[in-house]
Amino acid sequence: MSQKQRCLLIVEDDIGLQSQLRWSFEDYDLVIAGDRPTALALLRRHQPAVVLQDLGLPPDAAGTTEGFATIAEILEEVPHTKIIVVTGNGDRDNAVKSIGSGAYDFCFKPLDLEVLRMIVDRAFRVHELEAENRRLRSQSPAVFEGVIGNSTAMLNAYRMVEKVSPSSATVLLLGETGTGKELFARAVHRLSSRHGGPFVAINCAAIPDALLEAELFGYEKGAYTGAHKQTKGKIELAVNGSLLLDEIGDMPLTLQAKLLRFFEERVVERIGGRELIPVDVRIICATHQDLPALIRDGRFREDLFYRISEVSIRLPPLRERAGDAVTLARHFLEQAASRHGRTVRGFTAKALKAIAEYPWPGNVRELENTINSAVIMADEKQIGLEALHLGAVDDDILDLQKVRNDAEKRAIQRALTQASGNLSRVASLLGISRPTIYDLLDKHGLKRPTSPD
Ligand SMILES: Nc1ncnc2c1ncn2[C@@H]1O[C@H](COP(=O)(O)OP(=O)(O)OP(=O)(O)O)[C@@H](O)[C@H]1O
Repeated sequence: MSQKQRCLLIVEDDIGLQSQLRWSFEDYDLVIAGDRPTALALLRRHQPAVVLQDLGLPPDAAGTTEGFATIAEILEEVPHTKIIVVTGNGDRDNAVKSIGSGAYDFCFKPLDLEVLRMIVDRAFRVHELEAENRRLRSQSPAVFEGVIGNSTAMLNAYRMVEKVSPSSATVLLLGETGTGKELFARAVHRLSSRHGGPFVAINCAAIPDALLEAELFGYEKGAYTGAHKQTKGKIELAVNGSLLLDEIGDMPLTLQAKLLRFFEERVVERIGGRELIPVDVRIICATHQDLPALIRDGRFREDLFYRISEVSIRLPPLRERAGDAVTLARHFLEQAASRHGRTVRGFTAKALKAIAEYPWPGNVRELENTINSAVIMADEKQIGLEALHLGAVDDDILDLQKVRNDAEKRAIQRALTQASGNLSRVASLLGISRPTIYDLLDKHGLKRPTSPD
């Protein structure tokens, strides 16, 4: 979207500041108000995505009551509006209070216009992303049911699913364990013309090789010991619907050949049967494995790979979905609290920081389990860092600066010992100059050796 299409409302009573801002944001579609009633009238008429608002507005230009009332009314009228509050230099209390009242960000006077332009630009981008997400959800409310996440990576995945689902293409969902492949497979099914038919899933890794063929293709009565009655396989059960072949990378080679035949001829032959039964099924495959690597190792058929990957959608791991871990954690907390009848209200700031920074190797499933057990075990109203049991992650490790400093200090101490206090040798061991050594010794409060060289 070009700046000219981006409507920015400035609420500022100071005429001098008004013209400074008008000049700075002339490339935007700008509307300016000097007080609350005008601001609200312009809000209704222009629906600006972003509002830049002074806290001191008439009739309380020296206070903040009018400013806070304006924030409240704007958000009541159009809740998605991003309000950036402008407040007096160092007035941290009101800045924090305005965020608590729902403002998006704040900046202090005197204004650094370059920084302000960045904040405004980011507010527009966040607003646009959120609007896009709402659009996707409102168009198809049930399609992405249960799928949480507003990160750009997830929005891309939603778009791919939207595009590919109505076609009959075979979709391959790739992603680490717990990234939501099954949820997305269900979304593909719901968005397709087959949504009235069944959605059937089979996990190829969870069923012993010997049974997998029978599970997939079915068997006739008496086909083998224990085959007491004719039984349809999952492929037949999914007729007129979709079949998810989960963990397709774990399918044995012999069965891969039979599956390939199914793809080519679209018929199934039950074990022990003579009849070729035509079936109309859309296949969706999923795996956490690197299929090209399996092909190189001779463990996956290349021809089958091309059949199943007409369209591949990669679901990003949680660590690549900026902001999603916290959103999901809040969602799972609410869900678990209501399921277990607990009155847990939220997370402490440290817990939220840890959730955002932990790499979540088990992805959403691991996060869901972690929050679930924290809610069940919680004694407090808020879930703290300790309740999450995130192993190696503690507060210190989350502070990258501290980690770097500690590592630097340890390296200098080791070099000092190795070089017996000879600073020229210390410098050469660490690959830095002698003056830098002096700076680092002072920085870390280390004593300078008494006989330096
Ligand atoms: N984006 C999401 N929003 C909400 N819940 C999610 C999301 N992604 C995954 N989940 C939840 O996480 C759990 C794991 O998801 P799912 O089974 O779809 O993952 P998967 O990638 O198929 O995992 P695996 O490869 O281990 O089978 C489920 O309980 C699912 O509901």
